[in-house]
Amino acid sequence: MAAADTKVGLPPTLDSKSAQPPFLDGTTRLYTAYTCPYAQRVWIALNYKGLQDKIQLVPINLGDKPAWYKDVYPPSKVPALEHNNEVKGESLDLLKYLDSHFEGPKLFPDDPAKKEFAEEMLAYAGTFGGAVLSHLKGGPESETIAGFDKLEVALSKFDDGPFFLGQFSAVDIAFAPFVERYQPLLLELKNYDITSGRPKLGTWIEELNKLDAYKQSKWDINELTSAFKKRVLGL
Ligand SMILES: N[C@@H](CCC(=O)N[C@@H](CS)C(=O)NCC(=O)O)C(=O)O
Repeated sequence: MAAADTKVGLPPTLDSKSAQPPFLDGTTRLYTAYTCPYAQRVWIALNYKGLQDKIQLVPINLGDKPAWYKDVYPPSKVPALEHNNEVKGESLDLLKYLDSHFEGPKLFPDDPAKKEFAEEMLAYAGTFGGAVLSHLKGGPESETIAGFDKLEVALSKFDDGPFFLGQFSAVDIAFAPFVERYQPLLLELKNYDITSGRPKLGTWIEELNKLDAYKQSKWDINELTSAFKKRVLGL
């Protein structure tokens, strides 16, 4: 059975043999891949904002991409959002786009101090991912330690909730798909427990896992880590 069919109610993944869905016909579509952490960010956001009926998921098989996809979105990456006769990409930009163009609970705060911290953390998300990846690829453990220590400190900044800005926001969405994958990978490959000595991080993970918006976006973790080991680490 194809991976995409394992979650009831989700649209099947399209591959090189699949016909292109209608394009620029006024429907809003999120071109995605169920296993991609960047695409997962946007999926969490649309779930959180309650846009499941307003934005159609179009999952793409990245290993056997339909030829028409590069005409939809020339960088040929996921996620990409078709909306208002345009197709836009880049997960973090799409979080902002969704928040400003669609209804539903806000992903970005109005409070200036939180706004500023959100930008700082979003700018750090790529560096964080790169640091842990470098360790997983054989680099020093200090990179992973520094990265997760920074998250632990960041989680202490606002005390009106267990999330980075207190309440759930785009910052949690930016980090969650990566922490989800790195936690079991670091444990298995480096015998490194990211929550040991980091109580705030442990609580953050627990609280995330109580949110339907996040739970709906989670894929089989063994499938994710096997794919990561094969594709990224060559294991
Ligand atoms: N910076 C992009 C990264 C997106 C990205 O790299 N997506 C991967 C999948 S996880 C992709 O589509 N790669 C192209 C491919 O596999 O052909 C974002 O944040 O959206």
